[in-house]
Amino acid sequence: MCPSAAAAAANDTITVPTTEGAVPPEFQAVDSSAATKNGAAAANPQQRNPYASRASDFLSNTSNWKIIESTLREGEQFANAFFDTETKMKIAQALSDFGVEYLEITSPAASEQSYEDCKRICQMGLKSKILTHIRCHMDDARKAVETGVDGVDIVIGTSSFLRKYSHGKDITYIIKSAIEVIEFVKSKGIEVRFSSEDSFRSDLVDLLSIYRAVDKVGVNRVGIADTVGCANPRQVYDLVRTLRGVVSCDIECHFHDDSGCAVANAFCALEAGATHIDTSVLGIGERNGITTLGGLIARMYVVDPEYVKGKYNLAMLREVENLVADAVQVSVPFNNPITGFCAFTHKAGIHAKAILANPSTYEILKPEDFGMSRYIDIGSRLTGWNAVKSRVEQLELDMTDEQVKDVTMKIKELADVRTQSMDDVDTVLRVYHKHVTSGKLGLRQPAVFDQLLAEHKSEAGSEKGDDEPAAKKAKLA
Ligand SMILES: CC(=O)SCCNC(=O)CCNC(=O)[C@H](O)C(C)(C)COP(=O)(O)OP(=O)(O)OC[C@H]1O[C@@H](n2cnc3c(N)ncnc32)[C@H](O)[C@@H]1OP(=O)(O)O
Ligand SMILES: O=C(O)CCC(=O)C(=O)O
Ligand SMILES: [Zn+2]
Repeated sequence: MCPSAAAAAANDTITVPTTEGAVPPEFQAVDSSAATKNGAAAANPQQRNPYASRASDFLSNTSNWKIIESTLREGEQFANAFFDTETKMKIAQALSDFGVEYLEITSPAASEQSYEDCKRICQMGLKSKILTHIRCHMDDARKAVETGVDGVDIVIGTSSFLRKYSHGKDITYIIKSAIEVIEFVKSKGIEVRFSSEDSFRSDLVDLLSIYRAVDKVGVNRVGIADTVGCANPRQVYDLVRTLRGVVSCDIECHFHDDSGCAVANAFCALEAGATHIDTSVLGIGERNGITTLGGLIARMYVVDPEYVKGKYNLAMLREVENLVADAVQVSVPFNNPITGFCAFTHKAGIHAKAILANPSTYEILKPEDFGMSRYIDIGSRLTGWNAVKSRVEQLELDMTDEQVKDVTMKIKELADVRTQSMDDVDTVLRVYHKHVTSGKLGLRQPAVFDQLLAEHKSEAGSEKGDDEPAAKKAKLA
């Protein structure tokens, strides 16, 4: 967290207890079969979570999916990434403890150390299954199976771009070599996935012929990859739904974020029947990366909070992100879903009032489910008397609503010049309260209050000396 962000979270905000439900009862997911049986859903449509899949979405897997966590493969392709063995092991351990079902590791064909690291991670005894990612080539496959992985992810480009400029092979060759490599990996008794790189710029007939052929020889999963981040959610839905009708195996999807759709595309893929989604922590990967682990978790929590809470150790998300952020020397973005420093900070008066009454008004995620806290910022010109009243009550100052409204006007006036810290606001509240109670100050006397505040600051400053801000001392008084 950057220093100003940390200061904002620590000093300028009210921490509000996170006990009330972020999802009100009428939006809680219900067992749809039970609802249909007793007619409750029809009688009262608000009885179910509107973000859950509908009974008519018979393809949807939004409550039945797995993560293939590729920080240690796609993430190693991020411009800043260099993971030594120890760092890889720490990341692998943390992701496994978080609960991801699979970890995808860089190809052992990449380098001698990549080969050794892949072996080492396989020996860690992690809960997550270990996969490695290889070209559609027997040499790579032989190395992969030697490492002790639980499965091998095979990829080859199928678009005309990649067929022409990457490997130069035609569809017939691709199918033949895919079958050879798949059969070899299967003969070793481990999982095998076949994926078409650049799927969304590939010819649909080519794609379906390849997928049908590999499904026939018993591949565990086929993969669709939006390698250049060009696909939109509707295209994803259409392609996955079509593929669902063609293959009987699982469907994995991999989305790059070049045009900002990676999380939305992952969601639509699951709605259309995909079973596995590739993620990386903070989305790190080639160029600007792929579906973020945290973003996918946030999206899917909205759909089915109990399912997501049951599978993953959500309170660990921040630790996992900080670990990876440190390893690749980036900051967690301020607007990161769930863990961004302002993800649960409420500022505008209209929001603050409603949040204080019921957090669900402006929150779809419950911060406490992720080990996070909710904050209300009252030191800005956008604050309102209801938020200020909540702080007055926290400080146990006895004021009428009229007085709170009066002092709120003062806070706004000060915040028109600069944002007020929590200490600043507390000083204003305490000075106001002291003088209004003693009768020295009446309502709507800004000039008198300015003078009383200035006197207070100079007294506090001279008592304490110049090394501590007056507001801080006032708070301690
Ligand atoms: C979209 C993705 O992210 S796919 C995953 C990308 N991951 C990686 O590239 C892993 C790291 N890569 C590496 O370490 C190297 O590129 C290696 C070891 C894989 C290959 O290195 P080199 O043999 O030096 O080849 P180079 O990287 O220059 O070119 C790629 C070669 O693989 C071939 N190739 C590319 N994709 C595939 C594929 N999916 N299946 C089979 N062959 C492929 C190319 O035709 C080229 O072959 P060539 O040697 O006949 O020219
Ligand atoms: O193997 C896959 O499915 C994806 C490979 C990849 O990283 C990509 O195509 O962007
Ligand atoms: Zn990728």
